[in-house]
Amino acid sequence: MSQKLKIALPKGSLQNPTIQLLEQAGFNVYMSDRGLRPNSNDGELDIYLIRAQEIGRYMAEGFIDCGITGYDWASAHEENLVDLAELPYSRATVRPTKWVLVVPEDSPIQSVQDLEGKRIATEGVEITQNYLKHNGVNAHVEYSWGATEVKVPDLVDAIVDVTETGSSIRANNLRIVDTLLTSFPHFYSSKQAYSDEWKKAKMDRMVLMVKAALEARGKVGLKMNLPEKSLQEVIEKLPSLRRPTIARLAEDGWVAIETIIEDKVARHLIPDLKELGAEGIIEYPLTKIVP
Ligand SMILES: Nc1ncnc2c1ncn2[C@@H]1O[C@H](COP(=O)(O)OP(=O)(O)OP(=O)(O)O)[C@@H](O)[C@H]1O
Ligand SMILES: O=P(O)(O)OC[C@H]1O[C@H](OP(=O)(O)OP(=O)(O)O)[C@H](O)[C@@H]1O
Ligand SMILES: [Mg+2]
Repeated sequence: MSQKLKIALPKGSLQNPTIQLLEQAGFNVYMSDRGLRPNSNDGELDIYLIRAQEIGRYMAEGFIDCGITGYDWASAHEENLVDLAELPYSRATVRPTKWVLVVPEDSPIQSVQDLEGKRIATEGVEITQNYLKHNGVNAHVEYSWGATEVKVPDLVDAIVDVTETGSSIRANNLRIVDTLLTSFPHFYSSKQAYSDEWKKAKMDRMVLMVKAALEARGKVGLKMNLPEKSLQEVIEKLPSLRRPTIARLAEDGWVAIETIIEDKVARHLIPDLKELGAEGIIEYPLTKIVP
């Protein structure tokens, strides 16, 4: 019987961006309506959609071989996990998730010390309790089932919530007092699974492809032909991620250049290159970069 790798993907905020990333990496995950055991184009994967908060525990207990979930939730199980890679993607941006202490704009609370004896609501009770302990503050922490922003100031004095773009905080006229934790998703393995030669190799190859997909985001390839006399000036202009590849052309006095640039500089750079005499400039999309 062929071997299978049990992999958990996060159901919730990270679900769509995670499935998009896997697809870019070459692993197509086929979701069915409300189904939590998606199929994929890789018959060696056994996929489970599990809440991000629980993936760490099921890996630590050895029920799941590996998974992608937020550092914020998995770090509590660190000693039983192998952290294979930080994956810098988020729900809507490339910014990490932040767990922040938040109060209404006009609240008298200015620092963690002002929380002494106060009431705090959060989905991250343990994260909040650790933070208060670290700061030597005693406060009442209660679990929130969500829609946490609505609770200040009438139900509690402060909240600890997740923010990415900050739009929920602005929409509810709230103010950040402090950041407790920043978090990106990580690719974790259970220690048990990582000691299995086949599973380790499978995970390492998968991580390589997922990292390569992330590395390619926001970047494009650029190719052009150039009169050799402009070469030095063009090389100085190119914000190359690596040294550009330069090849001699059959026609005397001309070279071909190939390089990788950030896509956002292309619209400034390409007209500059044209002015320096470049011809046959081609910008092309990239889906993987393996450094
Ligand atoms: N707005 C967001 N942007 C980026 N990452 C987020 C965002 N909200 C949550 N995350 C990340 O997704 C994971 C799960 O977050 P969370 O515990 O808030 O559950 P959720 O999937 O958002 O579901 P719920 O609706 O219960 O809040 C965490 O690792 C968190 O860092
Ligand atoms: O800074 P932003 O980009 O606005 O993101 C932050 C929002 O995302 C999360 O909400 P979620 O969608 O998980 O709903 P929830 O309130 O039920 O947790 C979090 O609780 C904030 O409400
Ligand atoms: Mg949430």
